[in-house]
Amino acid sequence: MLSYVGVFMGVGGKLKVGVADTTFARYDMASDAIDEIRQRASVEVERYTVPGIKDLPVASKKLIDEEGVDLVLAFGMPGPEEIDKMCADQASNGLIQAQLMTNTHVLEVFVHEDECSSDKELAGLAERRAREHGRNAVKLLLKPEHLTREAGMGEREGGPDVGPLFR
Ligand SMILES: Cc1nc2c(=O)[nH]c(=O)nc-2n(C[C@H](O)[C@H](O)[C@H](O)CO)c1C
Repeated sequence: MLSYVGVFMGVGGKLKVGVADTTFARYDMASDAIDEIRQRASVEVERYTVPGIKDLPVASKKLIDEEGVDLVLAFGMPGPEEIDKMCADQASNGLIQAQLMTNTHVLEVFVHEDECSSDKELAGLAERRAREHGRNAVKLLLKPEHLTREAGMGEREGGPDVGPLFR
C-alpha cells in the first residue's frame, strides 16, 4: 500500500481536505473516506454536514472560500424516486459550478439508492466508493502522476474495474 504520510507540506503548511456530506444519506461515507485519507496522508480534514444533496454545492464552496480547503469530497445519496434523480442532477450542476467558481476540485461521490437491490449491498458499495474516492483525493493532491499512470484503465469506484480496451 502506498503511504504518503508526511511527504508534503504546502506553502501555507498542511494540506486541508474538505468533506461535505448529508443527513439524507443512509450510510456514513464521510467517516470511511476520512479514515482512508488519514491512513495515507498527513492532512487536515474539515467536515461540513448538511441536510441533503442540493445543499452540498454551497457547503463545498464555503469549505473552499472560508476554510481554505484544497479539495472537497462531496458525499450524497440520491433516493430512488424521479424527484430524487432531478435533485441529484441539480446538485451535480451546482457542484460543477462550485468547482468553476473556485478553481478547486470537488469530487462528487454519490451512491444512488437504486444502484443495489439490498441494504447490505448498498452499504458495501457506499463504503468502497467512499474509500476509493478518498484515495483519489490523496492522489490528486499529493501524487497526481499516480492518476496519470491509471489513465485509460477503466477504473470504477465502488464496483469492479472494467479494464482497458485493446486494439
Ligand atoms: C426530493 C429530495 N431528494 C433528495 C435526495 O434524493 N437526496 C438528498 O440528499 N436530498 C434530497 N432532498 C433534499 C435536498 O437535497 C435539500 O436538502 C433540501 O431541498 C433543502 O435544501 C430532496 C428534497
